[in-house]
Amino acid sequence: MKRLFVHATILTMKEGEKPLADAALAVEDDRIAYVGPVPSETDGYDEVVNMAGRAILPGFVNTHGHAAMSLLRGYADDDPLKTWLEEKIWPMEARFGPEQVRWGSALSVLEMIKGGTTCFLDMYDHMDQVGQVVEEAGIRAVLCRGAIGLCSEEERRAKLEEAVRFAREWNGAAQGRITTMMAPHAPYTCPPDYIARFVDKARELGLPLHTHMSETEAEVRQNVEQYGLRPVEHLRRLGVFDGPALVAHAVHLTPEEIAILAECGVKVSHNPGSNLKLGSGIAPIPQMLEAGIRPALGTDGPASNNNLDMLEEIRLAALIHKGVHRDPQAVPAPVALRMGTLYGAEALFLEDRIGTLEPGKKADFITIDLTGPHMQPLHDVESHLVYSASRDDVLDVYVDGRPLLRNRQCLTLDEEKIRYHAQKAFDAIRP
Ligand SMILES: CSC[C@H]1O[C@@H](n2cnc3c(O)ncnc32)[C@H](O)[C@@H]1O
Ligand SMILES: [Zn+2]
Repeated sequence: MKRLFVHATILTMKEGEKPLADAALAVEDDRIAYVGPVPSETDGYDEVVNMAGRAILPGFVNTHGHAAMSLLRGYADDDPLKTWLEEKIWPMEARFGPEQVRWGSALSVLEMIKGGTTCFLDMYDHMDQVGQVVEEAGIRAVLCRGAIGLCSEEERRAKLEEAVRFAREWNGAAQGRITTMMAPHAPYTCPPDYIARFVDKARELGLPLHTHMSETEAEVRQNVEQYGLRPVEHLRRLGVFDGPALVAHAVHLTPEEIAILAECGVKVSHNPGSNLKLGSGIAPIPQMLEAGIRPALGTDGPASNNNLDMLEEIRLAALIHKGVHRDPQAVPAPVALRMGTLYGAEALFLEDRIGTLEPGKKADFITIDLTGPHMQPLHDVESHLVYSASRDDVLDVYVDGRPLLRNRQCLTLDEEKIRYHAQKAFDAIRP
């Protein structure tokens, strides 16, 4: 299948490259074949689409979340992380079975597609259900069976075995759209020897590690009291940073810890919406950028955000650090956009495949309506996407060259069916 999109404003997201006006994007099967001026000859294409008044850019990459938690959206608000998890979320998650994970994840995947996300990371339980939703939806995903080690040794062993089985079986599934990671939940829920066992398995399987880290001040304090070390040094000594690793949150870091993360090449998923809502704090993103880290963005779960809107995370990332540092240049718009696209691809170790629009890469891209009044006058598309656009402006979503959303209509998932089953799945566990 050969498709040509013409007369678009194209943002390739390649470092230092400015938006291309009146440009064309050619797609052959699942890959990008051409980006540049509109060709004079358009014969030989199965479809030529006029994209005047639209931007084309790489799809957003959501680097941290728990999709099934959409069933708990609004169930527990306005609590700090520890209370939220221990008193509200974990008791409800104990009632979750495969049905809850299936329909909660389907609801989230639908929301993500409609908001322009083409790839997401998910850490949860019953992950076969999430894998099946990804297969059906046509989206790209990095999946990991998260493990909380606050249980018996027998249960810990079972969770680790399950994480290994899942990671082995699903890596490369859905025509390569799914990759996997190994995910001990956090240093405060996994004893050191348990994390070390995840590290060993990750190395054996050749997979990256993913974990929550330094999300709250209380968690850092607890780590020091329990192990005599702050989380960064604790995880470094356990070997987590000796291979590819992605940490979510990284809110409470010292300058020395930032230097360690930079030196070890650790990827960071910045989750501004979730961190604000749980009152966890604001990650030192400008300092990370200064140290050479390229932070990515994540929504975290829909119960702590409470949506999966990557344009909102991009905007938050561009705004909150300006306020905190009283510096309007703290996170400029082009950097915020790359945090939601290219840096996301890097954080998921997928930059060879996605993250920029260039020949040879997978055709994962979105189109955004530039004709709304809030997008006028069109001085600077990057500025408008970050500071003015909303997810309702996302018109089309393509993954592997396949349309998943066209003119805001999802082609792969049945919205009404998902809404019905998600409600039913929640009603079945309602306390
Ligand atoms: C073991 S599956 C994932 C586990 O993580 C929990 N979770 C959701 N949001 C957060 C967060 O912000 N910090 C730490 N843990 C979080 C989720 O409820 C699952 O139990
Ligand atoms: Zn999380």
